[in-house]
Amino acid sequence: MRGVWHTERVKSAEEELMAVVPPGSLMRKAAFGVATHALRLLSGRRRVTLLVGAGNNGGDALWAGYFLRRRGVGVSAILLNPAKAHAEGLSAFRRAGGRIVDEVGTPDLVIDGIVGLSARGPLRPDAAALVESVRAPILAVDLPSGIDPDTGEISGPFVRAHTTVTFGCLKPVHALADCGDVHLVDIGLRPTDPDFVLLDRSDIAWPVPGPSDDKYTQGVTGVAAGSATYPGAAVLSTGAAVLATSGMVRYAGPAADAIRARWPETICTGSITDAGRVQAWVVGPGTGTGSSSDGVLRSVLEAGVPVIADADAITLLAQHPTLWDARDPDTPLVLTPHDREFERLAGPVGVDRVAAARKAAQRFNAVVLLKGHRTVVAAPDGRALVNSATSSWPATAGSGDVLSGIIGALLAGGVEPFLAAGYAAYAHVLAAELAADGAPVPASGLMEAIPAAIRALRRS
Ligand SMILES: NC(=O)C1=CN([C@@H]2O[C@H](COP(=O)(O)OP(=O)(O)OC[C@H]3O[C@@H](n4cnc5c(N)ncnc54)[C@H](OP(=O)(O)O)[C@@H]3O)[C@@H](O)[C@H]2O)[C@@H](O)CC1
Ligand SMILES: Nc1ncnc2c1ncn2[C@@H]1O[C@H](COP(=O)(O)OP(=O)(O)O)[C@@H](O)[C@H]1O
Ligand SMILES: [K+]
Repeated sequence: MRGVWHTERVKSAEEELMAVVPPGSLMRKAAFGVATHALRLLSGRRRVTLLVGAGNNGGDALWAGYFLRRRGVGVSAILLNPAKAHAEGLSAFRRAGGRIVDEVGTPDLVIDGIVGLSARGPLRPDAAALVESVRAPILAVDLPSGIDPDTGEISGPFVRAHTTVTFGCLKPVHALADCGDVHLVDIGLRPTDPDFVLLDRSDIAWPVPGPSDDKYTQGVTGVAAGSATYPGAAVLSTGAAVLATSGMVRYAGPAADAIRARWPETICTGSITDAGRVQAWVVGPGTGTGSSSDGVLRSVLEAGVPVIADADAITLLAQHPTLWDARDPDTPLVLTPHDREFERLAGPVGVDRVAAARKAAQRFNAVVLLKGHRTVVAAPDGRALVNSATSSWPATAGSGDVLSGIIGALLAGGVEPFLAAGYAAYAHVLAAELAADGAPVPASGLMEAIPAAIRALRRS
């Protein structure tokens, strides 16, 4: 699990560290890391241009230019604001034979030191024009200029980084926006209590049956999904649950025939009142928002077991707030909206997806999984994680139905709801990667790759 810290917290951690280390030493460590990665990217080529802004980010770039000069690299620098350029960095750069120029030229590598942690708003016009004139690969210092450090928002021209070299710890931009390959340089910073986390493969503890387990003890997943119009959503959600657990899956609803035909191992009933006991319910995919769906959602919320409410169930909760009354507040609830569903429930997502999910989690006393290329999971106790897709192939119809089934299986298996949502998001991305393998894949293909994804997770 890797931690991510907001810039204000990074700055105060840096200030504490700066008070106890020799002046300038942090910047030189950071810049040495930048130069090391630049040399690796150059692999023998020898022309670098620095884009130097008015703050310490520009200072890092100038010191990196100094180290590169000492390794015989030809380094030029464009100073966006010569009067405010980092004085010591600039004099070291000049001493080492660095040149000040007006145009990017045709270097082998550009180092972006325009703005870092203190960037505010879109790039100013001179910086924006400079960024747009670059044709060479870019190594971003700390973060790609033009992307908001705390939210990943892009509101104008920005640096498309091949590589980002950052210092001390990850900041939100590294989890929420494309920064290319991100490398972390140790400058001695040791912040604690991250603002949110990123899961690694090795963090994921998928439930595994033991010798004394049977089909019931592993947790039975109930799926209340689908309708005459959308039986496919039920097939995908139920199938995902079947493939994500070796326990039992029950299906209750109008798509029972379609489920029996595709998933003979499922115990099917026409309604949830006839379904046997389950340890978690999945509700919502393809149910529609009519009065019968309303009744199903009410029954599921009253059942006293963890619920994952997706798709139409979220719309129903937004349209009929009295449905919340059916819920025992101590019973875990996971909500899995995409942006439009989120807006119905809690208002516009806005630019800070982590803050939006966190606020909604507290408001609804539920785990909120906000879907997207970068999925955010937030718990009512304030925990949050971000899970990035490795491609956009999962952006396909029915893909969210598959996710709901995986979450249901993990909840039934006793995984704590915040982690159930996080593990499921991770496995979903991995299944999509394995199934797509560079070409479009339908949601049913993604679903079929769930066992391969779990196998890969368990091998790591
Ligand atoms: N602290 C440490 O120990 C260490 C810090 N380190 C490094 O310091 C970096 C942080 O440096 P920082 O705080 O000096 O600010 P930084 O991000 O360079 O930008 C400020 C300047 O940018 C300008 N500016 C702002 N917005 C803008 C925009 N939209 N478009 C254009 N310009 C804009 C703004 O201009 P002004 O308003 O003053 O004219 C201001 O002058 C950090 O990311 C890391 O690289 C490392 O060396 C490790 C040790
Ligand atoms: N651009 C994207 N890149 C990667 N994954 C995406 C992207 N857009 C959406 N997803 C993922 O695809 C799924 C879509 O879910 P959803 O919108 O509910 O679709 P559906 O209702 O068709 O099942 C979610 O898991 C979401 O995180
Ligand atoms: K930068």
